[in-house]
Amino acid sequence: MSVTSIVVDDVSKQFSLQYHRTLKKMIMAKMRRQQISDTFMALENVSFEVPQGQSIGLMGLNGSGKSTLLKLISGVMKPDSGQVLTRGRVSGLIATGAGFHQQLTGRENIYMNAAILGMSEAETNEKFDDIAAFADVGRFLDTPVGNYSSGMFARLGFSVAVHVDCDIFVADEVLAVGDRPFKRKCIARMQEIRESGITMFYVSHSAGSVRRMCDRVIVLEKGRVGYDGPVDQGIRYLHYDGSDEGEPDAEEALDEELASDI
Ligand SMILES: Nc1ncnc2c1ncn2[C@@H]1O[C@H](COP(=O)(O)OP(=O)(O)OP(=O)(O)O)[C@@H](O)[C@H]1O
Repeated sequence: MSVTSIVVDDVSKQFSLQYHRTLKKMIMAKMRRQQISDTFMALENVSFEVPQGQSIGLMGLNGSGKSTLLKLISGVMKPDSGQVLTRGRVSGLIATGAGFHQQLTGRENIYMNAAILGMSEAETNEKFDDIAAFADVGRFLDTPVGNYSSGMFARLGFSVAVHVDCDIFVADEVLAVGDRPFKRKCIARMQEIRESGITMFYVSHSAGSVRRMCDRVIVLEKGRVGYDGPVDQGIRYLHYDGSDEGEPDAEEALDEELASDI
């Protein structure tokens, strides 16, 4: 029998939207009896279970709640109601460069980021060369990351995340920033992660990489689960507005090509 890796049970998350940025504007609005804030449901009654080793593609339109759900699974945010249970160590990349310190060098940031992800100094020492080789930022390794390009920043973050021994790997749009050779390397590495029996929770807008890498698709729609099931049907489901039915669009074709030439 398979072991359950992630349980998301009737989870809701609400954010408040502040309409006024300063206290003065807020007081003025209150005096005029205008609304000063509003609440917004980013996730609403979301439930599903993931067996250990399954690879999920989390898809949906911008603002549908994907990143919020990922933050709940990785534990950086708590749900307002319901519960999220995870088994084992969670690693991954939530926002590229999150936890990086601008004034520290790439090398120093690798150590700091690895520590945040739960790696000991000895473990980081052991894996350092692999991490640096994967990030491949060359001589920039010993310069402050504040001077890195956004792609280099992403490479460093991804490189640390994929070298942590974990049971659940979460990744948010990792393939969006890197150049083509790096994307190729990321897909190959994520396939290794998948094959090693680690549960993968992967946010993506690209049908090609989800097809290539996932066993199941969950589609969020305005904070609710709109679809949960096989990959091909999930990708077809995403074309529900009818605007791009039929042939895959150019982006998807490119994406398929990228996924197939790994
Ligand atoms: N801290 C916050 N405070 C207020 N609103 C928030 C906060 N974080 C997210 N939101 C809102 O919650 C909604 C869901 O955001 P989320 O980032 O989870 O969407 P997403 O599906 O990952 O979108 P994208 O595809 O654009 O990355 C959005 O409308 C966003 O503006």
